[in-house]
Amino acid sequence: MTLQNSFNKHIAEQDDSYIFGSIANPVIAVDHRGRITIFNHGCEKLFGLTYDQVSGKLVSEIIPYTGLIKVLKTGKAHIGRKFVLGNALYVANRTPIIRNGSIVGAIGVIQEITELHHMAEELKQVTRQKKVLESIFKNTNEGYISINSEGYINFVNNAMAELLSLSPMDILGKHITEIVPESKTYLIQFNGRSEQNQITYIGDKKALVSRYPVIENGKVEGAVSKVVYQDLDKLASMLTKNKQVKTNTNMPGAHYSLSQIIGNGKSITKLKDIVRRVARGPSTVLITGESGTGKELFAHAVHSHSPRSNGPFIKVNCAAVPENLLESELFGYQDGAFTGAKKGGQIGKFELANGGTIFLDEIGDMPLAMQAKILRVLQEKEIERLGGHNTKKVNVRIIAATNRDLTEMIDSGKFRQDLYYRLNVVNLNIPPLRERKEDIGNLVKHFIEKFNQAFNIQVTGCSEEVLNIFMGYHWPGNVREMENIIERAFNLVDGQVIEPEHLPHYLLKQKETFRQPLTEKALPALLENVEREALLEALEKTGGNKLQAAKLLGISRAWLYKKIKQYQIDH
Ligand SMILES: Nc1ncnc2c1ncn2[C@@H]1O[C@H](COP(=O)(O)OP(=O)(O)OP(=O)(O)O)[C@@H](O)[C@H]1O
Repeated sequence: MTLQNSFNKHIAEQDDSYIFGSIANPVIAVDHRGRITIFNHGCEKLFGLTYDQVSGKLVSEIIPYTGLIKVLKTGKAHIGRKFVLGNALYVANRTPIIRNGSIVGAIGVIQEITELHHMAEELKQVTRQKKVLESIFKNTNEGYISINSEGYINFVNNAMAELLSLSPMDILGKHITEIVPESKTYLIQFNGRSEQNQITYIGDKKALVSRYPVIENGKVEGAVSKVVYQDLDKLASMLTKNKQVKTNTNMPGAHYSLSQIIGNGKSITKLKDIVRRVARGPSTVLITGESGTGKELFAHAVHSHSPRSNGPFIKVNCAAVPENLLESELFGYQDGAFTGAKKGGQIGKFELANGGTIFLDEIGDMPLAMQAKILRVLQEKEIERLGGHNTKKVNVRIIAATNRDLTEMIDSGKFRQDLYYRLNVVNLNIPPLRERKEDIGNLVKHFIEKFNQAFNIQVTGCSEEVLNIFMGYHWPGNVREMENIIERAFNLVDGQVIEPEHLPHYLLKQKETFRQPLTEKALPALLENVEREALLEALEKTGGNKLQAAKLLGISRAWLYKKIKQYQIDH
């Protein structure tokens, strides 16, 4: 039998060789003597030789270094061996062909991996760049957060997580509206437009935020939000302090946010939570509470935390505007509406507040006739200027406030019941200061800081005795009264500490007798005051020795510690 015949027989015996012929990968096989038996189309292309030129020839003569001879000799496979041919990189797997326990040949399968290699190199580079960017994002003070096209958060850096008072793990994978309910980042996906330096609330802080769409192949695939400045209020107060430029926060009218409402006692904390939730919606809010409790401050906060925060906040004091002017003040008038009317007419407060919030302070003092007109605005959402014939749609949120008992006024026919229900969709009732004495310490600190700036002096605090007096007082004028008392003290103080002699006489008098007008809640306050006095006296007498002080008071040391903490006694 000739060599060719023997080879053909071999091929015929191996049906598989036809299969190899149709594989795109180069495949080469040799028999036990190292003669080429399979040389498929892939191999023909790779080595530039035809099957007819190589078949039956010794592989070592045709293509040296294939490694197949070594496989034949050792019977060991070579897996994943790389080699270069021309400008391309390949990987080969060479394995022995074993039949009945003896090596009858060897086969090599080749795969070009040039492209794959480049991709791996690129990937390495991208990974390196990713690490650099990650470390930049991690260490910057600017907060970054990004979402995918469905609004799910796929990246957040530490600065942003800190701003949100959450850990990055608690944020990643959540929907943006779950973490930042009023987020506008989500909207970018619909309009694809970037927004620069927008005033946005993050928690209680007024921040400056820019947002950008992530565009891939011309499609918006997500959005990135960047916090340019975290606390505009702080920035504004720093600038004012340094008497530098006047800041323009682009928010006409609204000056206060929740962070400026002092108080972390239970009642104020709860109210702040409600404000955060209510601010998001369009509902009318009625704020009730005694005079000076901070109703106006809360009205500002509702507006500032609402999606309308970039719109106007317009205040109308219904008690201060004469009855005959109130209508034109609220709704404006047309040219020539009445004698003395301004040429060209006048725009009213409702129109001014369009797109924002109108704050109707002292609503309880609004005349009945006007109440009917306000009710119409609430129902129809449109106004008509005095002397005009056309109505105009307005988009205004109404916040009303009063220190009067509106239900009593309804009973006596002075307030419209239907208006009351329309206004009282959400009620924020601000408790009087005497019912939240836990906030007194922080309020005192706040006003001392405020007047230090205004007076340009350095008062460090008030004496223990003054704080005592404050704790025992019933504060009929609430926070406003405290603010006035501290301002008065700043006019008298010559050292660094506010002492009882800097307080008005009526406060000292109540201290001498521990008397206060017997309001419903006076007794607990009275008892607290006596308790606090006794603790201070015992600690003073014993030179701060807690064990002796407890003995003197006839209480346990643990109880004494509890009370010291409760009254925040500095000993
Ligand atoms: N929680 C608070 N933190 C800081 N300042 C406060 C707080 N509450 C009230 N104030 C301050 O006390 C003063 C009175 O507050 P505000 O005018 O908001 O009270 P009000 O309830 O609207 O009073 P009125 O019913 O008399 O209009 C303001 O100067 C305000 O800044």
